[in-house]
Amino acid sequence: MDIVYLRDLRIETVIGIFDWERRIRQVVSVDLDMAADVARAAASDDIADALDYKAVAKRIIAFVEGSSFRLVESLAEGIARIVREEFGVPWVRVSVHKPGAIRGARDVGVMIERGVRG
Ligand SMILES: Nc1nc2c(c(=O)[nH]1)N=C([C@H](O)[C@@H](O)CO)CN2
Repeated sequence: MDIVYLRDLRIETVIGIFDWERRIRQVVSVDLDMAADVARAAASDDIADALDYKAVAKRIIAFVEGSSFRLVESLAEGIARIVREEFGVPWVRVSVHKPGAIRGARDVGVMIERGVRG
């Protein structure tokens, strides 16, 4: 199976377990790896045959901007569900990064895989 991917999609949202985090918006960064058979799109050279990463990005931005989860785990699960159910992706890896959340670390977050890669 081939992969269509997105890297470092930065989105502002309410995220975090602490009271101060419920009152502000923070930047999260999302990476997606989506299983897709790209052979048909490659042969036709037509976006209609492709998993449109711009359409995916637009939907994920809307979802994340409108969400207010406490845990990055919950946010990642919601993103995985949308990618699979709305875009027909059989397998997805979702990483949600929360840059600067921990002093001394560039980045913390979670990576989940859902579905069957094939
Ligand atoms: N496994 C997780 N651990 C922590 C999370 C999280 O979402 N998942 N969140 C926090 C805080 O919100 C942190 O990001 C801010 O200090 C701590 N641990």
